[in-house]
Amino acid sequence: MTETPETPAGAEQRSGIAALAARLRDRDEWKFFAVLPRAHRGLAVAWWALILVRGALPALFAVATGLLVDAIGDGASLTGPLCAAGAVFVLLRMLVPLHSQVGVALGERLSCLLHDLLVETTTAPAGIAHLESRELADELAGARDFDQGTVGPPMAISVGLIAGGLVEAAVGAGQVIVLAAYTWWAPLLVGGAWLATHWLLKESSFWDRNTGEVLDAQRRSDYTYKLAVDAPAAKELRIFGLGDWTVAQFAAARRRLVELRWQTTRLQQRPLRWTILVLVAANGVTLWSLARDAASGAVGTGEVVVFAQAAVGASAIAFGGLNWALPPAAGSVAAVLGLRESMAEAGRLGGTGELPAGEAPRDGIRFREVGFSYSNDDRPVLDGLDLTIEAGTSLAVVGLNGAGKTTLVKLLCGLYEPTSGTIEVDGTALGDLDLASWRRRLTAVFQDFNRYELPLRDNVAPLGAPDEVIEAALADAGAADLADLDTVLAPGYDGGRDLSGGQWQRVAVARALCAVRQGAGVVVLDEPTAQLDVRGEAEIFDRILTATKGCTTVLISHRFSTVQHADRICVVADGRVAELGTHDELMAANGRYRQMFDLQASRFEEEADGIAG
Ligand SMILES: Nc1ncnc2c1ncn2[C@@H]1O[C@H](COP(=O)(O)OP(=O)(O)OP(=O)(O)O)[C@@H](O)[C@H]1O
Repeated sequence: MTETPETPAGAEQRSGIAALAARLRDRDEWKFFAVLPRAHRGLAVAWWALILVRGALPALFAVATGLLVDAIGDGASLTGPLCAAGAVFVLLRMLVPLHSQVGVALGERLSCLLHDLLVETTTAPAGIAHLESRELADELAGARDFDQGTVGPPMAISVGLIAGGLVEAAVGAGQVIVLAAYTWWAPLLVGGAWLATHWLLKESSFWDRNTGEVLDAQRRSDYTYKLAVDAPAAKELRIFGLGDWTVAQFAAARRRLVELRWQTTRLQQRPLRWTILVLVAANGVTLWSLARDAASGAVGTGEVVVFAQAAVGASAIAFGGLNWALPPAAGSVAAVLGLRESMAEAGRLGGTGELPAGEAPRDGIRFREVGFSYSNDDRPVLDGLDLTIEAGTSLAVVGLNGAGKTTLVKLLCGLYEPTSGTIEVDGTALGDLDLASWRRRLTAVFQDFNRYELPLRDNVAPLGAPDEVIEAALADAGAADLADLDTVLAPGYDGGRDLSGGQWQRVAVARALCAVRQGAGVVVLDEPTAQLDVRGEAEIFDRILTATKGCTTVLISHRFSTVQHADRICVVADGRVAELGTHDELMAANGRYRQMFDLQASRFEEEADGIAG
């Protein structure tokens, strides 16, 4: 069989259709309707079915009343038409609450699905840059509106409103079809006029919620709300008398949001005049024609009743609920789906390594000419940093605030990639290692460690460990008698309690030490004792050193009493290693380290004298 070659016109038509389909798929509305079955297939089918049935019923009701009028005129039995009209009427009323329940249930499931997708989206990337980008934070704030309802109704309500809008449209379409039985031009004229309102009033429903002004107002309102309700913020708000300020800021931001929406969504005068003109003309001509035909007897009384109802009922097609409800809901869905890609991209790490980390490092870790800038700030934080950390040794990193110490260990943890240079583990670039296996080798106590609202047991071993390992780790961290392992570390739970800053820090240290007991060989400690008292600091640091013996440890600390215990110390300044050596070597070198050490020692002595005196 020979294939007939496609004509250029045919190919053009096909590519035109493909482009149209692609444009349609790109529309937020399409994405909204496409995602409904993913939220719940059965409810989505019921939701659509009810839209169609409720849309058809008013047309059936018009026909039934027409039959009734005819039956009265003809003196025929009224039972059939009355039963039909009654049944349609009862259905019309009954389906409304049923549909609204289905809509709410579907909306809630859609909310759950969108939340799942958002949480997956934010946690999936290997890096963390996607959570620090301002643009993505804005998108995230916009996407979350399906739940927060800051600028539109929440999803459970939106789905009901959208259903209402679709039912209206279906009702209008049904009536237009009935009108076709009168004459061919009436449905075109009346249906066309009501459809035209969508075009004429289009601008009235358009609210671009993603403008800088809207997002700023939303960010400010979210922030001040958190300030008002978060317990940690409550202290300062009261001490500094910021309560009224917070209320005023919050109220102003919320009012601004309402204003912005109102300004852009109110009906505009000129299109409104045109709209009224078109509608009066189309309906006037149709009803006038119907009246004339009724007067001449060309159309019977029953038909007049049906067609007049149909002409009036066609108005349901008009611009209305759907135009107000669909864009924000569809925008949220599209934003959630869109974020998946943009966050994955921003949080992706270039290295696609698959080499298992095994027991690395056996030899050591090498920072080779490492340069780094954050994606939201061009200034280099690290600039040609060269550093070797021998396996099984401890290295303390010191430097002024903002010198790049935390950045250095974040790079080591593979949370970002160097902008230039490489980090090597036993001679293999970190990017070539399988990141998950490298992270299993690592453990860390960050300055802003997490305080999980979970039992103590899970705070120490979030992924689980035998109780004796957890207890040993707690003992290593000097927190043996802190609480029962089942105690939830948050006051809002049954039997739950909060801890002091220093106690929390011991829990965070225990978490890292528990990981060491489970096989982690690289330990990052970023100010692990910052919140401990002097006695606690000395004691815990000895314990940490014992517990991490044999590990490769990187310790960041501003406390020189702690730092001097490390095998080697490096001073980071201007994005590079400015000094490197043991405590004694650096003291002898009489450089920056010595300056900082002496300054702290003299302060300490002054304080000690003050206390003694
Ligand atoms: N996520 C980020 N996005 C943009 N810039 C950042 C980010 N984190 C840190 N920086 C900037 O990078 C520089 C180094 O920060 P880093 O936290 O590494 O310093 P540090 O030496 O650990 O400081 P400190 O002693 O105060 O903890 C600072 O100027 C800081 O403002």
